[in-house]
Amino acid sequence: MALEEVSRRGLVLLGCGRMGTALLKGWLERGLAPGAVTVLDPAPADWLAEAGVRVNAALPADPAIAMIAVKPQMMGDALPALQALGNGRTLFVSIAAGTPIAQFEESFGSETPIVRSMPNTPAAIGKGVTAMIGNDAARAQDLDLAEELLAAVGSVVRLEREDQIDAVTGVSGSGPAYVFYMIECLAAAGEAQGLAPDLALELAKATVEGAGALAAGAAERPATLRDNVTSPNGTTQAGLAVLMDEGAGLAPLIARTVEAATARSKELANG
Ligand SMILES: NC(=O)c1ccc[n+]([C@@H]2O[C@H](COP(=O)([O-])OP(=O)(O)OC[C@H]3O[C@@H](n4cnc5c(N)ncnc54)[C@H](O)[C@@H]3O)[C@@H](O)[C@H]2O)c1
Ligand code: PRO
Repeated sequence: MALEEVSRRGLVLLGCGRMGTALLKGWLERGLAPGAVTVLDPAPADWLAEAGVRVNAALPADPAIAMIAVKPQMMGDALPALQALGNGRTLFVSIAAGTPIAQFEESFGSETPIVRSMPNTPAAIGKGVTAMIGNDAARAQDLDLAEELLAAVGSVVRLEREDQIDAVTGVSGSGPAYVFYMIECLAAAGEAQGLAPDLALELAKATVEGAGALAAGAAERPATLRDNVTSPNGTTQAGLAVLMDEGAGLAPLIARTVEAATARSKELANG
């Protein structure tokens, strides 16, 4: 329904880099009309025009959505391009890390409905997860529209407070990179144990995919699923003894990883 409304009224995408591309590809594959999309980006990819997307063209008069997908550091230069859409019916949706709603209200006025969100790149294959929160001007139907649009490419959670988004960024916004690194490490470790590189990578990718799908679909908690793999005095127990070491295992490492990403999100917000 959201993609129909957006196909009718239009969507402006400010910045179409890695994350903008992931979202846009997900929406186009799910039925968003390419001609309804206007991308503003000084370095647009060739596939956009080839797919029928309007690139660096005049803004539509009354688009449903103005999506902000530039880096936080580019915000000052980029936002004026959307000025004409402020204080109207257009819903602004930002996916930028570390850019507070207040900064968008300064640019577009506090009467402008604004949703701040944090998606992640698996949105490109419809398996993203996005957390979102609106400003005071965002009405129930604005929040519903943003949620439906983001839900077209994965699951959506609504936050109670804007400051929760820093930790969300540390967990799920950045999280795919941690998992990709886990795959790299698992494959390299397999190679170190004598497997050919291609075989080690295939096993590592399939294992993360399968375990992720199992964890997502199972009624049991991940700890129970872990127990199901672990035979007493078997191979998994030997491996987990290293991974779950209190001082040097994964838990303190992941805690520091998420803490650093969360802290960086807060830092970005403070300029
Ligand atoms: N990549 C991710 O996994 C991810 C996840 C969640 C949120 N985000 C957020 O998405 C935003 C974009 O990140 P990214 O990884 O896609 O970055 P990116 O560098 O890949 O893309 C940014 C795009 O903005 C364009 N751009 C630069 N100046 C511009 C301007 N003045 N007007 C319009 N476009 C301009 C660039 O040409 C580029 O295509 C960031 O704010 C980031 O915090 C990224
Ligand atoms: N990528 C962005 C960054 O690294 C935000 C979350 C994922 O800053």
